[in-house]
Order: sequence, then C-alpha cells, then structure tokens
Amino acid sequence: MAQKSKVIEYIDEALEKSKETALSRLLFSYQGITYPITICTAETFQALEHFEARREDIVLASYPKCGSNWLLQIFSELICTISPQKYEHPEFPVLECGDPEKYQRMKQFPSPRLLATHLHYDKLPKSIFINKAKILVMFRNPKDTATSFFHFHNDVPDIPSYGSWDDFFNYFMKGQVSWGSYFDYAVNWNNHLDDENIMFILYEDLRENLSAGVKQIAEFFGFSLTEEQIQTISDRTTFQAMRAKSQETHGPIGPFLFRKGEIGDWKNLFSETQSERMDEKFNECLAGTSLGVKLKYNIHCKA
Ligand SMILES: Nc1ncnc2c1ncn2[C@@H]1O[C@H](COP(=O)(O)OS(=O)(=O)O)[C@@H](OP(=O)(O)O)[C@H]1O
Repeated sequence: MAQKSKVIEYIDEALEKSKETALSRLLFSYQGITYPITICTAETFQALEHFEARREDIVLASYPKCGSNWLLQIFSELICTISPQKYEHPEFPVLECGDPEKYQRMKQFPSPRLLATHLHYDKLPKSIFINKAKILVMFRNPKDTATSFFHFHNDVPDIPSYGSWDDFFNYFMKGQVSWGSYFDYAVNWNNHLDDENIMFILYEDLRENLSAGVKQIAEFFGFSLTEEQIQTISDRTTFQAMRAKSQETHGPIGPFLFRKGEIGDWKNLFSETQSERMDEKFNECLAGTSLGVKLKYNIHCKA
C-alpha cells in the first residue's frame, strides 16, 4: 500500500480531534483572533515568532476558503516543472498549523519552501518581511467565501456543524469563526497590497482565466516557463482536475474541500436581508479602498 502523504496524515489526525470537539469548544483566542483548537495551539504560535523565513520562501496568504489549496497545487506544479522530481509537501503546508517543533524541522527543507497561511498581515512572522520573501495574497468575494466556509463545516461529517446557515451567517458577520473576521483580515491587508514583494490575485479572475493567472504568478516568482508549460500547469489545476484527484491529495475530505469551485454560489444561500447586511459591512469597511476596488464587489456580490 502507498504511504500516506504528510498532508493526509495531518488531516486524518485533525479529523480525529474534530470528532470529539463540540462547536461551542472549537475556537480559542490568541492575540485577539479566533482559531480552531483542532489544528492550532498557543505553543505553536509562540514558536512561530522565532520562525526564520528565507528570501526563497513562497508565502501564499489567504483567508480560509479563498483558494489556498488551489495556489498550493499551482506552486507544486510550478516547482515540478523546473525540477526533475515530483513535489511532495514535507510537512502540512499551513505555516501556523502543527506542533511547535515543526519550525525546527523546516530548517532542513530545501528551497523553495511553500508556506500557506491564513494569518492576518500583522500576525505574520517578522522574518518574512526582514528576509524579503515574496508573498502572493489571494482574495475571494466575501459572499462566496462565507458560503464555502459554511458548507465545509456542515458537509464534512467529522467537523463540528452549525445549527443552520442563518446561525453560521451571524457568526461569520461577527468574526466568530476560524481565523477571525473576513473583514478585519481584509482591512488588515488593504494597505499592503502594493508593497514590495507582494502580489495580489483575485480568486474570480483566476477562475475566469487560469492560464493568464498562472503566467502572472510564474513571472512574479521568477519561474521562466514556455507557453506550453503554462498550459500544462493550468490544465492540471482546473477545478475539475483537482477535484478528480482530491481523494488522492487530501484523503476522504477531498471532495468536500473541492466542493463546487464556482462564482456566485452564494445566491443559493443568502436571503435578501443577509445580502444587504453584507453589502453594508462591505461599504463600512472596504468601499473606496484599494482592496475594495480590487475585489470587484459590484460584479461578484450583486444579484
Ligand atoms: N482549481 C480550483 N478552481 C476553483 N476553485 C477551487 C479550486 N481549487 C479549490 N477551489 C475552491 O476553493 C475553496 C476552498 O478554499 P481553500 O483551499 O482556501 O480552503 S481551506 O481554507 O484551506 O480549507 C473551495 O470552494 P467551494 O467549492 O466554493 O467550497 C474549493 O472548491
């Protein structure tokens, strides 16, 4: 039997812990942000402060459900294309998840290391900026993000479920979900999207033109690829291709994680009042800001 990958091993362990965790006990707060006890600990956050980033590290930053696993796959393919070996994650690739000793082990990993993270900008380890690692920040419209988040909780059998979509919506709006408020996350990133070494990408743009997105990403991170190679990577990272391989890459959780991959699925869940409440929140926090414009809210979040 093939050996389980580090990713599947980690997910299996997290699901075991989730089984015994009631929704009311799922979250703990660390420095003002809520995280799930099933995959995050205060000890790991403390150890993370001493994490030594490298200039060659590739940081993939996104709020949960905005496409982190998609970017990880694109980069695994990019690395494969320029090296003779298949890329295997040597560790669960979400930087802040795992045991506190992981950062010691990571010192041995070859570059480039893929570091996915859902941390808010101001919670990222300082060495990322000091050592000038490049960061790709992916955003997705908040209505589809909330929709995906809700389904993940309520569809995966071993993850604590919310009583109803209405319940989840209220928690999401208050920021009482894993990794805190989408809107706080967005406000926190807003002033840094044009900083040196940071590239912004919108989930919806990547969905609409994957090969153009892959090309831009490759250029920003200094991968020199032919058109044919870009096309091959794009073909391997469509939603359909990733969903088809999801059991192999993520185990039983795969088909739930790669659920629909659509733009506008929120219209199947949001009531008119909920949609208006989110519009108000967007106007309050992001309208007229640089990120507010980049999110194309009026295109993706209006019925
Ligand atoms: N290739 C591709 N194309 C389009 N969409 C994709 C792709 N890969 C992942 N996804 C969608 O991303 C959503 C999961 O986001 P994350 O990977 O960030 O989830 S997690 O927070 O790390 O659990 C989840 O969204 P929903 O389908 O709306 O639930 C995934 O389907």
